[in-house]
Amino acid sequence: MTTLAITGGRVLLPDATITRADVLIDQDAGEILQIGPDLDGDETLDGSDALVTPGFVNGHCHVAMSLLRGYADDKPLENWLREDIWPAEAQLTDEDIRAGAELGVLEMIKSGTTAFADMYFEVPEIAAAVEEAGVRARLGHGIVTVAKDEEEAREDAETSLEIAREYDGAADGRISAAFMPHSLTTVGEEYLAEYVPRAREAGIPIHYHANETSEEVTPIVEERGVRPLAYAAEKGMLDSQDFVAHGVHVDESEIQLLAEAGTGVIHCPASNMKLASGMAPVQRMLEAGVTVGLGTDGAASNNDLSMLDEARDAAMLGKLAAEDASAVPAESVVELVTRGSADALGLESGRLEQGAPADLAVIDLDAPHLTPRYDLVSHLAYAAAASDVRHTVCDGRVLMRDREVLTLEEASVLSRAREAAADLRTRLED
Ligand SMILES: CSC[C@H]1O[C@@H](n2cnc3c(O)ncnc32)[C@H](O)[C@@H]1O
Ligand SMILES: [Zn+2]
Repeated sequence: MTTLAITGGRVLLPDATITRADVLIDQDAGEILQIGPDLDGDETLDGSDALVTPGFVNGHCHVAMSLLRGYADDKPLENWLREDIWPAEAQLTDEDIRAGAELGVLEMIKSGTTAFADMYFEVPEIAAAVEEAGVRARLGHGIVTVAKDEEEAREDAETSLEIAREYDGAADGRISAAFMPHSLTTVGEEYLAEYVPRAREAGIPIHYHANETSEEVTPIVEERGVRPLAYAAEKGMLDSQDFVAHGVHVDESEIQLLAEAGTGVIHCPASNMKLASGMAPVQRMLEAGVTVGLGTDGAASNNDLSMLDEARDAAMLGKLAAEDASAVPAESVVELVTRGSADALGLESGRLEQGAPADLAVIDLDAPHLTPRYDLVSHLAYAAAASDVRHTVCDGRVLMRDREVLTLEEASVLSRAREAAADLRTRLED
């Protein structure tokens, strides 16, 4: 057995307490062996003056959209997608998607994220980036059937099923999969009726955007006479394996449906603020027992992939939404960004305890904005930044040591992304 020890630090435990301890990892099994004093490993990471936390889990992303960061801003969702993003995405090559995915995964590793869920197209390119970088991901091909003829629409839905079957368990189990209709308004009812049961039979979870904007809720209520998540339930899309992105405009009946079904909600506060989509009732969902996690959405609507930023945004926006400063407190957002997202995605990570996956981040505390240190959970929620992450470990493997990413060549990832973006811009201007 090969072991890795993280020594001299403080460790964030599942009950949100922090203890001075070392962490010993079985690198072959990719699991935590022990948390306690004076542990030695074959390899050591310095944890002094640092906090060891579970690796952050980004519950909803379009990682390759990192290539479109700053391409179009300051518009609401519909206009942003239809006027700017979808025309740009129509021009993306497989190489662009690989370059965008590597750029995004690099940013994730540098900010302590060890797992993410991703909806996009050309999934093999994204899977290749995940495999190479050493992170964990639940991947899926996003289906859009509106404005497509039947043949194209079916092909999209078939691809989503095939990709999910092919990639579930890939990269030594670090990749899992889901069936991913884009949303309840962009995928026709006939396709949901046919393909959702097929995904269910194959045991594949379902992930989709839901109740993101009021413009998306109104037509469903008008045409079908039910709220969107009641429609989703009718279509068999609210299961304990499933997770939806956003859940901004959910009413009490939908919160109850989510809680009873055990369907996860991935809250994306930065994207919701930037697109002015609204404020999700996060405190209410938590009180009702809904499994809530956090996600960045794509870097084109955020505009970064830092889960520490997302945690802070979730706390701030959650208080504003509830008009209550005690809502969505520090301890809650730290849980959302770790175990909440992991549970929603059906991953075992998100907790530091014996036998758990060795997915973790080591946060350097030696910084002016982390001084003094009354409460490290408060610092994680409100003050720590992506650049404070010193080491990142996933599945027992060191992905970043002393701020140097070991699995991706940072300079070439950046230059490939810059080149791909410049070429894309030229193509879009022609
Ligand atoms: C069909 S692949 C996924 C699809 O989703 C688009 N997208 C990015 N951000 C959002 C968002 O906040 N709501 C809905 N759709 C979004 C992305 O551009 C891809 O086309
Ligand atoms: Zn999204």
